[in-house]
Amino acid sequence: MSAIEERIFAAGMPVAALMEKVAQAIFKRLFALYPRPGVQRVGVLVGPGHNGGDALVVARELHFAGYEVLIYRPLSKSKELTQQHGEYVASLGVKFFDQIEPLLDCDLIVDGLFGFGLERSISGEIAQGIDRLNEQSQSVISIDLPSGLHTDTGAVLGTAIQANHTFCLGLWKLGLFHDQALAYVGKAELIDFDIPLADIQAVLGDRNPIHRITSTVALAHLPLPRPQLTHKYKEGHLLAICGSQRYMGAALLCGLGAKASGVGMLTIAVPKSLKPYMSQQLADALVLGCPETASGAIAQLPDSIDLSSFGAIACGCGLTLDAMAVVQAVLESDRPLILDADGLNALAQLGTIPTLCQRQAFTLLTPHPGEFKRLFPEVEGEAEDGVRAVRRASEQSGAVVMLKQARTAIGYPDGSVWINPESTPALARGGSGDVLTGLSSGLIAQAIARKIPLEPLVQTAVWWHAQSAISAATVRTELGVDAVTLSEYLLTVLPQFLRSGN
Ligand SMILES: NC(=O)C1=CN([C@@H]2O[C@H](COP(=O)(O)OP(=O)(O)OC[C@H]3O[C@@H](n4cnc5c(N)ncnc54)[C@H](O)[C@@H]3O)[C@@H](O)[C@H]2O)[C@@H](O)CC1
Ligand SMILES: [K+]
Repeated sequence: MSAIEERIFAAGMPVAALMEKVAQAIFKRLFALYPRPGVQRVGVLVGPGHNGGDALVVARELHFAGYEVLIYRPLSKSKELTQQHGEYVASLGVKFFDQIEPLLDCDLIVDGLFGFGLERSISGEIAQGIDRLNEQSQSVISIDLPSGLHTDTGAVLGTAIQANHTFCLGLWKLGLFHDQALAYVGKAELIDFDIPLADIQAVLGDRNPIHRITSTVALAHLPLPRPQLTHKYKEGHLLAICGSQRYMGAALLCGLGAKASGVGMLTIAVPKSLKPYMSQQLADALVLGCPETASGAIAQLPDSIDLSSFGAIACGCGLTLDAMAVVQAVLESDRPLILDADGLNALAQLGTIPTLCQRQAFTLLTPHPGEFKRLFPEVEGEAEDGVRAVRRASEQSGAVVMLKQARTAIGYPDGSVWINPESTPALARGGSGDVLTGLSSGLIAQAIARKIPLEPLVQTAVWWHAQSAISAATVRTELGVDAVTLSEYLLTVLPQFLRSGN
């Protein structure tokens, strides 16, 4: 962002003019969201840099619009432009304080303490002021990012403002999409200020590698509409290897996810004692009963099976590690493979990187953070930077790596990373991962049959899964989104987006 900004300034845009333009856009949005007289007193937090400068321009406009404005400016020294705006705002009679207390009972707080220039931990009186403010209940709007968050990693440097709303300026700051930032960001919104595309390209080049999964992106890759002239095998054939006597439900949930994907043909391989149960629950799937171990896991695939007859294979939901031999067999096959749960744990035991280096075909791994650590113990920094971690894991292994967390990130072997910005804690529930595995695998099987690229379907699956949960939660609350319900909402949510043209 600073490099892009430098180019804009070098081309002749005055710094003050850009600040004015940005801050006017912020003010407009604020004014629309928090009109008078519902909101009367606005506290504005002003830091020493240009984030503080933005805040002062907003303060000035709020003052002229008739709000009562109080300013907290803890540091008296500031950048020149910020200083000038401060002098003018003070000349209008707006009150400045170096303590937070007078602002605590304001109706609304605008946070312009620090933006992307925060370079060290916040400490001392400013940190105490932020903590006091976080105990209050009024709405807080952060300019660019909540003060205290690292712009790239979202790490909390000392302490940070807990905002209800973050107006991110110009381009999304990566830190806002990290799990550790979620408790601080609130609702994030981009404030556009016409950054020339040429400047973005000049700085980021073709490596512009981090993307957000939007509804437009996700829907563009759905294998819809179907051609008139088709048949079931042309719409994908998925083999899902899953389940054990211990984890019967996981197999069913994977099947329900696959079914919702619309895959033309679904074959489910389960331990033979589960076959009657699965056949009854999933009338439309072909259920294969496999020889089983004494513990009730799949011992091996049936001798009659020909793996090459399937478009893709999903393996892992509810398997247990006793099914190790099966995981090894599918890893050795030349079929596109989606591994989850114990499929991942088995892979970790076999040695992730050396095993995957033997594979030529597409592989998707769908770990949660615990499984991720077992798979890629050598990728450091996972805790504070999931984006970097999935990128490295994917580059090293050649697999597509979907790290399931509050904001799921997908790493691709070419170094690109896709983040799903919208999700819900309703998904923090046993079984939702099995549904996602089935859904992703079913979509991938269809893409293979259609000969369309597989990789984008992973984004589609993550988005679709999250949107179903959001939709289910609005009807049933976050407590009402069990995995079976989630699988049912997969199909009700889609028409809403398709109808609205996203
Ligand atoms: N991206 C853009 O193109 C634009 C950016 N603008 C704003 O400019 C901001 C960036 O401005 P700056 O680069 O001036 O940076 P900031 O406003 O984020 O703050 C940097 C200042 O804070 C001080 N500082 C850093 N860490 C500190 C700490 N822990 N304790 C005390 N002081 C600390 C630094 O010494 C420096 O003076 C953006 O976040 C945005 O709000 C807008 O004004 C205009 C357009
Ligand atoms: K801020």
